[in-house]
Amino acid sequence: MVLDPFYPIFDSTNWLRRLVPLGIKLVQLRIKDKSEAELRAEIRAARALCAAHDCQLIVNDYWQLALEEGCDFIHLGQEDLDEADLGAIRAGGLKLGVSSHDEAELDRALALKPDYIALGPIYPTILKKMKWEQQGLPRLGEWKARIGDIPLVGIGGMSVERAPGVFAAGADIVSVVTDITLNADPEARVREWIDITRAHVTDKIMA
Ligand SMILES: Cc1ncc(COP(=O)(O)OP(=O)(O)O)c(N)n1
Ligand SMILES: Cc1nc(C(=O)O)sc1CCOP(=O)(O)O
Ligand SMILES: [Mg+2]
Repeated sequence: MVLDPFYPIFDSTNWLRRLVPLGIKLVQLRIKDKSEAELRAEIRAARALCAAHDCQLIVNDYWQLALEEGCDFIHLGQEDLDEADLGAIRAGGLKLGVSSHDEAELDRALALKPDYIALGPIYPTILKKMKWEQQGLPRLGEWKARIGDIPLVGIGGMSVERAPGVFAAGADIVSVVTDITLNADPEARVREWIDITRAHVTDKIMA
């Protein structure tokens, strides 16, 4: 399975309704602080919407709800892994993306044979408080050398302008939040992201 190089993250299905139809092919639903009933409704709606638009949905954190709602891909961070039943996740056929921020976390992620590994924050992020300093671009090259064919996601402080350098440094996929959600024109920004990431795919094929 080849994952699209543009991987936006949104905190509601309303965002997905607005932006997925523009041509997003890989998206994460990352919701915090909602009731189980609300989460379930969001995940259910997001699944239907993504199916209608041939977009791969990745559910953050809530692997049990993802399984129950018939989703097929989740993202878990290192703290989520402490609590997760990986046997049940695998038995349920869920594909898995895992966060990493240092070598020990990378080793742990690799042992799980995940479907992608994320490294962040590459640049400073304003989305959430993190204990990690910015990793910088060279770290992406180090990670790519370690993980080989597993897709590498760069996340944290991403922008359209930074994306080419992030790919050149070793990322296969760029994941982004506030460059879109805080933009004055999120639709136009998504179109710019799609253009720049499609150009990257074309360049790769021609190389
Ligand atoms: C693509 C991607 N990379 C990293 C994260 C962060 O996951 P995590 O560390 O579990 O933190 P939360 O996002 O759950 O706050 C991610 N969600 N997606
Ligand atoms: C959710 C998340 N995880 C990160 C990590 O490094 O694991 S950075 C991040 C936030 C990304 O948001 P923005 O594109 O607005 O910086
Ligand atoms: Mg998490």
